[in-house]
Amino acid sequence: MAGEDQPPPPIGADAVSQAPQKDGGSPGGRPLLSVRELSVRFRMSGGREIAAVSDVSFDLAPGECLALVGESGCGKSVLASALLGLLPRNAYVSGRALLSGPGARDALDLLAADEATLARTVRGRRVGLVPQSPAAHLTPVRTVRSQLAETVRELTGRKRGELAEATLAAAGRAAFPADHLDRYPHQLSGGLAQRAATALALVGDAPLLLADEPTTGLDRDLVERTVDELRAHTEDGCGLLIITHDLAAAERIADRVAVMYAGRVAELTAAADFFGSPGPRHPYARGLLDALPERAFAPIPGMPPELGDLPEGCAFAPRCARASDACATVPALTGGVACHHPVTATDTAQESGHDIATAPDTDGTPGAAGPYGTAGGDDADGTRQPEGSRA
Ligand SMILES: Nc1ncnc2c1ncn2[C@@H]1O[C@H](COP(=O)(O)OP(=O)(O)OP(=O)(O)O)[C@@H](O)[C@H]1O
Ligand code: NI
Repeated sequence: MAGEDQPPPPIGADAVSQAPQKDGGSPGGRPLLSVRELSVRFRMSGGREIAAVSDVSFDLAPGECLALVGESGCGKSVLASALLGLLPRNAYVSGRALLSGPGARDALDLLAADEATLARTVRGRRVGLVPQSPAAHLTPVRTVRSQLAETVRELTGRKRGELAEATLAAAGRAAFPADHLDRYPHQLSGGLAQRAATALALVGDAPLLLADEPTTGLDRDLVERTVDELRAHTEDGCGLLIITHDLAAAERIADRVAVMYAGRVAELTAAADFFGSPGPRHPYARGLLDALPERAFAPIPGMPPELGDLPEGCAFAPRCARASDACATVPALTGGVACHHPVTATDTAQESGHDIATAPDTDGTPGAAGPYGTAGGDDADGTRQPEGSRA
């Protein structure tokens, strides 16, 4: 997808590698973050291994917001922690996560960087993090004002005379009320602690922001305000990876959606297609959306598998109505979906009782070449051509 005068993306050009280009983006340019085959294994006592993240690949373009969604325990936070070198010692990480910089020489493989580099130049400066448990990340014995002021001084180099005002402005970006700045973390509600953590993460104006459940504990209007502020962060070309259970928040701000299941990306697609038409193509992703009260309100039967005891093949197969013998092998992410039997336009039409005369005859079997099938269903960027426009 690289433009003619641009170098190709550093690692492959495939379904994981491109975002819809928006104003301020760099059409066909280098991704800001290029993750390839990221896997994390936790080695436990007794030789047990937990496959928390498996073969995850995606790109994030400058100015893009990618929402990472999936049930509790599917590996979202571990993935974010791996990118920042924040995993415990029993975690074994493989793969690559190339973070681009202003110059070619500034590119850095986050997974290979040493602790000193991550601490001095990456965390807060090149990659901001809104942690999932803000209360645990705030220093308990210092007020929010003092923590925020120190972060502002460290990351922006503001002088003493400007610090008070800059601290106030930093709090305001995350809707943290000024009259609560002199409180200690234990005096904050969950939602306020969340906003304090968001304010801290935004200070450095890092080119990449990882936000892990940044809206937990917030009321709907604050959810919207918070995600809008995070989204605003991308207007200057910053990238935002938001991890969330809040699909409405994801729909509001994301350009693309990555659905994780049991440590793997099940689907990676344009948000407009995912939340609108044709909808998710992976049966799990579709189930996730259908479980919403405002949709079918139908939960996915069964439970996610233990990551320490994954079945062979597709981990979703035991819960999947579409599963067949083919699912004994792990499906690759092809055309944005990792499924041997992705949901097709025909299926969707049948479900809704419509007839679609224009759709090719697809049956969802591997290699089916329908508009939403595995072969030729997507352009490499996960965006879709209008029906009938494809050869
Ligand atoms: N330090 C650790 N040691 C062993 N296993 C771990 C460790 N941290 C996480 N895990 C396991 O890795 C898996 C993924 O955890 P993770 O926190 O990434 O889930 P998640 O998708 O963020 O869930 P949630 O939505 O609840 O935050 C889980 O099975 C979890 O138990
Ligand atoms: Ni998490």
